[in-house]
Amino acid sequence: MAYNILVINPGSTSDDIGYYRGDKPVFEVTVRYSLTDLEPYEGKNVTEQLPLRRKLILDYLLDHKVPLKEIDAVIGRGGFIRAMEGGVYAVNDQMVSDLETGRYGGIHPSNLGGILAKEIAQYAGCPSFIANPVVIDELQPVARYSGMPENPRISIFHALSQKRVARLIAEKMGTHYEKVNCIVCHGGGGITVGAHRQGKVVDVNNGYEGDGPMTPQRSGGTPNAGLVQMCFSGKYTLRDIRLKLRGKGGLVAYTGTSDVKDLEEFIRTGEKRPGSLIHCTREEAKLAEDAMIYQISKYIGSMAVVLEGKVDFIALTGGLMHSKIIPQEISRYVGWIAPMYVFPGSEEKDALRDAARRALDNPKIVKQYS
Ligand SMILES: Nc1ncnc2c1ncn2[C@@H]1O[C@H](COP(=O)(O)OP(=O)(O)O)[C@@H](O)[C@H]1O
Ligand SMILES: CCCC(=O)OP(=O)(O)O
Repeated sequence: MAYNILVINPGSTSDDIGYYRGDKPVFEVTVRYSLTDLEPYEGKNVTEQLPLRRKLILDYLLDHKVPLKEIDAVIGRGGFIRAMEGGVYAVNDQMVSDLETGRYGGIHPSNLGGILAKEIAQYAGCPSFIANPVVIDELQPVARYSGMPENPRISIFHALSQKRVARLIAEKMGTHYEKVNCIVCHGGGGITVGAHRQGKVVDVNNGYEGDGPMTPQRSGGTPNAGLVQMCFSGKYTLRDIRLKLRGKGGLVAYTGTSDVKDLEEFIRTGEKRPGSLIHCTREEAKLAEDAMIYQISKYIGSMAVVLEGKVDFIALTGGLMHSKIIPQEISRYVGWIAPMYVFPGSEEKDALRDAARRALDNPKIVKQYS
Protein backbone atom coordinates (compact mmCIF):
# COMPACT_ATOMS: atom_id res chain seq x y z
CA MET A 1 0.00 0.00 0.00
CA ALA A 2 1.20 3.57 -0.70
CA TYR A 3 1.57 5.44 2.59
CA ASN A 4 2.23 9.11 3.33
CA ILE A 5 5.27 9.23 5.59
CA LEU A 6 7.10 12.12 7.26
CA VAL A 7 10.77 11.43 8.11
CA ILE A 8 12.69 13.53 10.64
CA ASN A 9 16.45 13.04 11.05
CA PRO A 10 18.12 15.64 13.27
CA GLY A 11 21.95 15.58 13.30
CA SER A 12 24.49 17.61 15.25
CA THR A 13 25.03 20.06 12.40
CA SER A 14 22.00 19.48 10.19
CA ASP A 15 18.35 18.50 9.88
CA ASP A 16 17.43 15.99 7.21
CA ILE A 17 13.72 15.85 6.54
CA GLY A 18 11.57 14.22 3.90
CA TYR A 19 7.92 13.72 3.09
CA TYR A 20 6.82 10.87 0.84
CA ARG A 21 3.53 10.04 -0.85
CA GLY A 22 4.08 6.40 -1.66
CA ASP A 23 7.40 6.26 -3.51
CA LYS A 24 7.21 9.91 -4.54
CA PRO A 25 9.17 12.40 -2.44
CA VAL A 26 7.11 15.58 -1.99
CA PHE A 27 10.22 17.20 -0.50
CA GLU A 28 13.62 16.04 0.74
CA VAL A 29 15.87 18.62 2.34
CA THR A 30 19.07 18.86 4.33
CA VAL A 31 19.32 22.09 6.26
CA ARG A 32 22.80 22.77 7.67
CA TYR A 33 23.35 24.80 10.81
CA SER A 34 26.49 26.89 11.23
CA LEU A 35 28.41 27.21 14.51
CA THR A 36 26.84 30.65 14.89
CA ASP A 37 23.31 29.23 14.49
CA LEU A 38 23.97 26.69 17.25
CA GLU A 39 26.02 28.93 19.58
CA PRO A 40 23.00 30.00 21.71
CA TYR A 41 22.33 26.32 22.52
CA GLU A 42 25.84 25.37 23.64
CA GLY A 43 25.94 23.45 26.92
CA LYS A 44 22.10 23.47 27.18
CA ASN A 45 19.70 20.56 27.04
CA VAL A 46 19.06 19.70 23.41
CA THR A 47 15.31 20.20 23.96
CA GLU A 48 16.07 23.96 23.83
CA GLN A 49 16.50 23.40 20.08
CA LEU A 50 12.96 22.01 19.69
CA PRO A 51 11.36 25.30 18.54
CA LEU A 52 14.08 25.86 15.89
CA ARG A 53 13.86 22.34 14.49
CA ARG A 54 10.05 22.02 14.82
CA LYS A 55 9.47 25.26 12.91
CA LEU A 56 11.63 24.06 10.03
CA ILE A 57 9.52 20.91 9.59
CA LEU A 58 6.17 22.64 9.94
CA ASP A 59 7.25 25.37 7.48
CA TYR A 60 8.22 22.76 4.88
CA LEU A 61 4.88 20.95 5.31
CA LEU A 62 3.05 24.26 4.96
CA ASP A 63 5.08 25.40 1.93
CA HIS A 64 4.29 22.11 0.20
CA LYS A 65 0.62 22.33 1.18
CA VAL A 66 0.69 19.01 3.03
CA PRO A 67 -2.44 18.69 5.20
CA LEU A 68 -1.37 17.15 8.53
CA LYS A 69 -4.39 14.85 8.45
CA GLU A 70 -3.13 13.00 5.34
CA ILE A 71 0.05 11.79 7.10
CA ASP A 72 -0.04 8.03 7.83
CA ALA A 73 3.06 7.89 10.05
CA VAL A 74 5.88 10.06 11.37
CA ILE A 75 9.26 8.43 11.98
CA GLY A 76 12.28 10.04 13.63
CA ARG A 77 15.89 9.09 14.19
CA GLY A 78 16.17 7.61 17.65
CA GLY A 79 18.59 9.02 20.19
CA PHE A 80 19.71 8.18 23.69
CA ILE A 81 17.31 5.73 25.25
CA ARG A 82 17.95 2.49 27.10
CA ALA A 83 20.44 0.34 25.13
CA MET A 84 18.45 -2.08 23.02
CA GLU A 85 18.39 -4.43 20.03
CA GLY A 86 17.80 -3.09 16.54
CA GLY A 87 14.33 -2.66 15.04
CA VAL A 88 11.33 -0.32 14.80
CA TYR A 89 9.89 1.04 18.06
CA ALA A 90 6.64 2.93 18.72
CA VAL A 91 7.34 6.26 20.43
CA ASN A 92 5.64 6.23 23.83
CA ASP A 93 5.62 8.58 26.83
CA GLN A 94 8.43 6.67 28.57
CA MET A 95 10.64 7.06 25.50
CA VAL A 96 9.87 10.78 25.18
CA SER A 97 10.70 11.29 28.85
CA ASP A 98 14.05 9.44 28.45
CA LEU A 99 14.88 11.45 25.33
CA GLU A 100 13.99 14.76 27.00
CA THR A 101 15.91 14.20 30.20
CA GLY A 102 18.96 12.54 28.61
CA ARG A 103 18.69 9.99 31.43
CA TYR A 104 20.69 7.47 29.38
CA GLY A 105 23.76 9.65 29.14
CA GLY A 106 23.21 11.80 26.10
CA ILE A 107 21.67 15.04 24.93
CA HIS A 108 22.39 14.56 21.24
CA PRO A 109 20.08 16.20 18.61
CA SER A 110 18.97 12.73 17.51
CA ASN A 111 16.93 12.73 20.75
CA LEU A 112 14.72 15.30 19.03
CA GLY A 113 13.78 12.80 16.29
CA GLY A 114 11.52 10.75 18.56
CA ILE A 115 10.17 13.78 20.42
CA LEU A 116 9.22 15.64 17.23
CA ALA A 117 7.81 12.49 15.62
CA LYS A 118 5.42 12.01 18.53
CA GLU A 119 4.41 15.71 18.67
CA ILE A 120 3.66 15.98 14.94
CA ALA A 121 1.95 12.55 14.86
CA GLN A 122 -0.35 13.79 17.62
CA TYR A 123 -1.43 16.78 15.48
CA ALA A 124 -1.87 14.43 12.51
CA GLY A 125 -3.64 11.67 14.45
CA CYS A 126 -1.26 8.94 13.25
CA PRO A 127 1.37 6.63 14.80
CA SER A 128 4.98 7.65 15.46
CA PHE A 129 8.10 5.48 15.37
CA ILE A 130 11.87 5.46 15.67
CA ALA A 131 14.20 2.88 14.10
CA ASN A 132 17.73 1.68 14.85
CA PRO A 133 18.62 4.41 17.38
CA VAL A 134 22.22 5.41 18.18
CA VAL A 135 22.27 3.20 21.30
CA ILE A 136 21.96 -0.19 19.58
CA ASP A 137 24.35 -2.49 21.39
CA GLU A 138 25.68 -5.65 19.75
CA LEU A 139 29.26 -5.45 21.09
CA GLN A 140 31.10 -8.73 21.61
CA PRO A 141 32.20 -9.24 25.22
CA VAL A 142 35.92 -8.54 24.67
CA ALA A 143 35.07 -5.21 23.02
CA ARG A 144 33.52 -3.93 26.26
CA TYR A 145 36.81 -3.90 28.17
CA SER A 146 38.44 -0.50 28.54
CA GLY A 147 40.92 -1.36 31.25
CA MET A 148 38.74 0.37 33.87
CA PRO A 149 35.85 -1.84 35.04
CA GLU A 150 33.89 1.22 36.19
CA ASN A 151 34.25 2.82 32.76
CA PRO A 152 33.48 0.16 30.11
CA ARG A 153 33.46 0.79 26.37
CA ILE A 154 29.86 1.30 25.16
CA SER A 155 28.14 1.28 21.80
CA ILE A 156 26.92 4.68 20.60
CA PHE A 157 27.09 5.09 16.86
CA HIS A 158 25.35 5.88 13.59
CA ALA A 159 23.55 2.53 13.70
CA LEU A 160 20.80 3.45 11.24
CA SER A 161 23.22 4.75 8.62
CA GLN A 162 25.86 2.05 9.02
CA LYS A 163 23.39 -0.84 8.84
CA ARG A 164 21.51 0.64 5.87
CA VAL A 165 24.63 1.14 3.79
CA ALA A 166 26.05 -2.29 4.69
CA ARG A 167 22.75 -3.92 3.72
CA LEU A 168 22.59 -2.04 0.38
CA ILE A 169 26.12 -3.10 -0.57
CA ALA A 170 25.60 -6.72 0.49
CA GLU A 171 22.45 -6.83 -1.67
CA LYS A 172 24.33 -5.27 -4.63
CA MET A 173 26.88 -8.06 -4.20
CA GLY A 174 24.05 -10.60 -4.46
CA THR A 175 24.23 -11.66 -0.83
CA HIS A 176 22.72 -10.65 2.54
CA TYR A 177 23.89 -8.34 5.32
CA GLU A 178 23.62 -11.28 7.72
CA LYS A 179 26.15 -13.22 5.62
CA VAL A 180 28.96 -10.66 5.22
CA ASN A 181 31.77 -9.17 7.30
CA CYS A 182 32.36 -5.51 6.64
CA ILE A 183 33.69 -2.24 8.07
CA VAL A 184 31.51 0.85 7.83
CA CYS A 185 32.59 4.42 8.60
CA HIS A 186 29.95 7.15 8.98
CA GLY A 187 31.58 10.59 8.93
CA GLY A 188 29.51 13.60 9.96
CA GLY A 189 29.66 15.89 12.99
CA GLY A 190 30.56 12.64 14.77
CA ILE A 191 32.54 9.82 13.19
CA THR A 192 31.97 6.14 13.93
CA VAL A 193 33.71 3.09 12.50
CA GLY A 194 31.99 -0.27 13.03
CA ALA A 195 33.05 -3.88 12.53
CA HIS A 196 29.95 -5.71 11.24
CA ARG A 197 30.13 -9.49 11.56
CA GLN A 198 27.22 -11.27 9.89
CA GLY A 199 24.64 -8.65 10.77
CA LYS A 200 25.96 -7.64 14.20
CA VAL A 201 28.14 -4.63 15.01
CA VAL A 202 30.60 -6.45 17.24
CA ASP A 203 32.90 -3.47 17.80
CA VAL A 204 32.50 0.25 17.18
CA ASN A 205 33.80 3.46 18.72
CA ASN A 206 31.49 5.54 20.88
CA GLY A 207 31.27 8.58 18.63
CA TYR A 208 29.44 10.77 21.10
CA GLU A 209 31.93 11.58 23.88
CA GLY A 210 33.85 8.33 23.84
CA ASP A 211 36.71 7.16 21.68
CA GLY A 212 37.71 6.91 18.05
CA PRO A 213 39.00 9.44 15.53
CA MET A 214 38.82 13.18 15.97
CA THR A 215 35.96 14.68 13.95
CA PRO A 216 34.98 18.12 12.61
CA GLN A 217 33.69 19.02 16.10
CA ARG A 218 34.71 16.24 18.55
CA SER A 219 38.06 15.36 20.03
CA GLY A 220 37.72 11.57 19.78
CA GLY A 221 39.98 9.61 22.14
CA THR A 222 42.70 11.75 23.75
CA PRO A 223 45.79 10.94 25.85
CA ASN A 224 44.57 9.99 29.35
CA ALA A 225 47.17 11.76 31.48
CA GLY A 226 46.82 15.10 29.73
CA LEU A 227 43.03 14.98 29.97
CA VAL A 228 43.04 14.11 33.69
CA GLN A 229 45.52 16.92 34.34
CA MET A 230 43.30 19.40 32.48
CA CYS A 231 40.22 18.26 34.44
CA PHE A 232 41.90 18.91 37.80
CA SER A 233 43.89 22.00 36.82
CA GLY A 234 41.20 24.40 38.06
CA LYS A 235 41.41 26.11 34.67
CA TYR A 236 38.33 24.49 33.16
CA THR A 237 34.76 23.79 34.27
CA LEU A 238 33.01 20.49 33.55
CA ARG A 239 31.14 22.30 30.78
CA ASP A 240 34.43 23.53 29.22
CA ILE A 241 35.84 20.01 29.16
CA ARG A 242 32.67 18.52 27.69
CA LEU A 243 32.70 21.16 24.97
CA LYS A 244 36.26 20.18 24.13
CA LEU A 245 35.10 16.57 23.77
CA ARG A 246 32.00 17.41 21.72
CA GLY A 247 31.16 20.67 20.00
CA LYS A 248 34.50 22.48 20.11
CA GLY A 249 37.02 19.66 19.76
CA GLY A 250 38.66 18.13 16.69
CA LEU A 251 39.01 20.17 13.50
CA VAL A 252 37.19 23.22 14.87
CA ALA A 253 39.70 23.44 17.74
CA TYR A 254 42.67 23.41 15.37
CA THR A 255 41.25 25.53 12.56
CA GLY A 256 38.24 27.54 13.80
CA THR A 257 35.68 25.73 11.63
CA SER A 258 33.85 22.40 11.51
CA ASP A 259 32.68 23.18 7.98
CA VAL A 260 34.93 20.84 6.04
CA LYS A 261 33.75 22.12 2.65
CA ASP A 262 34.84 25.62 3.67
CA LEU A 263 38.11 24.29 5.07
CA GLU A 264 38.94 22.40 1.88
CA GLU A 265 38.21 25.47 -0.23
CA PHE A 266 40.68 27.41 1.94
CA ILE A 267 43.29 24.63 1.63
CA ARG A 268 42.81 24.62 -2.17
CA THR A 269 42.83 28.36 -2.82
CA GLY A 270 44.33 29.98 0.28
CA GLU A 271 41.31 32.35 0.25
CA LYS A 272 38.92 32.64 3.20
CA ARG A 273 35.31 33.33 2.20
CA PRO A 274 33.68 36.41 3.82
CA GLY A 275 32.53 35.54 7.35
CA SER A 276 34.74 32.44 7.51
CA LEU A 277 35.69 31.39 11.05
CA ILE A 278 39.04 29.85 10.02
CA HIS A 279 41.84 31.15 12.22
CA CYS A 280 44.83 29.13 11.04
CA THR A 281 47.21 29.06 8.08
CA ARG A 282 46.61 26.98 4.98
CA GLU A 283 49.39 24.56 6.01
CA GLU A 284 47.90 24.12 9.50
CA ALA A 285 44.45 23.52 8.00
CA LYS A 286 45.83 20.84 5.69
CA LEU A 287 47.72 19.11 8.50
CA ALA A 288 44.62 19.07 10.74
CA GLU A 289 42.50 17.51 7.97
CA ASP A 290 45.27 15.01 7.19
CA ALA A 291 45.36 14.06 10.89
CA MET A 292 41.61 13.39 10.94
CA ILE A 293 41.93 11.20 7.82
CA TYR A 294 44.92 9.38 9.36
CA GLN A 295 42.95 8.64 12.54
CA ILE A 296 39.88 7.39 10.63
CA SER A 297 42.12 5.11 8.57
CA LYS A 298 43.88 3.75 11.68
CA TYR A 299 40.49 2.95 13.16
CA ILE A 300 39.38 1.15 9.98
CA GLY A 301 42.60 -0.86 10.12
CA SER A 302 41.90 -1.85 13.71
CA MET A 303 38.43 -3.09 12.76
CA ALA A 304 40.02 -5.32 10.07
CA VAL A 305 41.89 -6.94 12.96
CA VAL A 306 38.61 -7.34 14.89
CA LEU A 307 37.28 -9.24 11.85
CA GLU A 308 40.50 -11.28 11.70
CA GLY A 309 41.22 -10.05 8.17
CA LYS A 310 38.01 -11.55 6.77
CA VAL A 311 36.55 -8.33 5.36
CA ASP A 312 34.17 -8.48 2.38
CA PHE A 313 34.05 -4.70 1.93
CA ILE A 314 34.66 -1.31 3.49
CA ALA A 315 31.93 1.34 3.19
CA LEU A 316 32.24 5.09 3.72
CA THR A 317 29.16 7.27 4.23
CA GLY A 318 27.99 10.55 5.82
CA GLY A 319 28.40 14.22 4.86
CA LEU A 320 32.22 14.11 5.04
CA MET A 321 32.33 11.63 2.17
CA HIS A 322 31.14 14.39 -0.20
CA SER A 323 34.69 15.68 0.13
CA LYS A 324 36.98 15.36 -2.89
CA ILE A 325 39.86 14.56 -0.55
CA ILE A 326 38.66 12.43 2.38
CA PRO A 327 37.45 9.18 0.69
CA GLN A 328 40.41 9.22 -1.71
CA GLU A 329 42.92 9.58 1.07
CA ILE A 330 41.25 6.94 3.24
CA SER A 331 41.36 4.62 0.24
CA ARG A 332 45.12 5.24 -0.08
CA TYR A 333 45.61 4.08 3.53
CA VAL A 334 43.21 1.14 3.72
CA GLY A 335 42.13 0.31 0.15
CA TRP A 336 44.36 -2.79 0.28
CA ILE A 337 42.20 -4.37 2.99
CA ALA A 338 39.04 -4.92 0.92
CA PRO A 339 36.99 -3.32 -1.89
CA MET A 340 35.76 0.11 -0.83
CA TYR A 341 32.34 1.68 -1.58
CA VAL A 342 31.49 5.33 -0.99
CA PHE A 343 27.93 6.55 -0.28
CA PRO A 344 28.32 10.31 0.27
CA GLY A 345 25.66 11.93 2.47
CA SER A 346 22.99 10.06 4.27
CA GLU A 347 20.93 7.00 3.46
CA GLU A 348 19.14 7.49 6.78
CA LYS A 349 15.97 9.12 5.38
CA ASP A 350 15.32 6.17 3.07
CA ALA A 351 16.08 3.75 5.90
CA LEU A 352 13.55 5.50 8.16
CA ARG A 353 10.88 5.75 5.44
CA ASP A 354 11.19 2.03 4.67
CA ALA A 355 11.08 1.15 8.38
CA ALA A 356 7.83 3.13 8.77
CA ARG A 357 6.34 1.36 5.75
CA ARG A 358 7.23 -2.03 7.21
CA ALA A 359 5.70 -1.00 10.54
CA LEU A 360 2.43 0.12 8.89
CA ASP A 361 2.26 -3.01 6.74
CA ASN A 362 2.98 -5.33 9.62
CA PRO A 363 2.27 -3.79 13.05
CA LYS A 364 3.49 -7.02 14.68
CA ILE A 365 7.13 -6.04 14.03
CA VAL A 366 6.78 -2.83 16.06
CA LYS A 367 8.58 -3.20 19.39
CA GLN A 368 7.38 -1.60 22.60
CA TYR A 369 9.83 0.47 24.65
CA SER A 370 9.83 0.29 28.41
N1 LIG B 1 30.92 18.79 -0.20
C1 LIG B 1 31.49 18.62 1.00
N2 LIG B 1 32.83 18.55 1.12
C2 LIG B 1 33.43 18.37 2.30
N3 LIG B 1 32.74 18.26 3.48
C3 LIG B 1 31.41 18.31 3.43
C4 LIG B 1 30.70 18.49 2.21
N4 LIG B 1 29.37 18.51 2.50
C5 LIG B 1 29.26 18.35 3.85
N5 LIG B 1 30.48 18.23 4.40
C6 LIG B 1 30.82 18.11 5.82
O1 LIG B 1 30.14 17.00 6.42
C7 LIG B 1 29.92 17.29 7.80
C8 LIG B 1 28.46 17.09 8.15
O2 LIG B 1 28.05 15.81 7.80
P1 LIG B 1 26.57 15.31 8.12
O3 LIG B 1 26.54 13.84 7.85
O4 LIG B 1 25.58 16.17 7.41
O5 LIG B 1 26.55 15.63 9.67
P2 LIG B 1 25.53 15.46 10.84
O6 LIG B 1 24.44 14.53 10.36
O7 LIG B 1 26.38 14.89 11.92
O8 LIG B 1 25.01 16.81 11.16
C9 LIG B 1 30.33 18.74 8.03
O9 LIG B 1 31.63 18.79 8.58
C10 LIG B 1 30.30 19.29 6.61
O10 LIG B 1 31.17 20.39 6.46
C1 LIG C 1 27.48 8.78 17.54
C2 LIG C 1 26.11 9.24 17.83
C3 LIG C 1 25.44 9.85 16.66
C4 LIG C 1 26.15 11.08 16.14
O1 LIG C 1 27.22 11.47 16.58
O2 LIG C 1 25.51 11.70 15.15
P1 LIG C 1 25.99 13.08 14.41
O3 LIG C 1 27.22 12.77 13.64
O4 LIG C 1 24.81 13.38 13.55
O5 LIG C 1 26.20 14.08 15.48
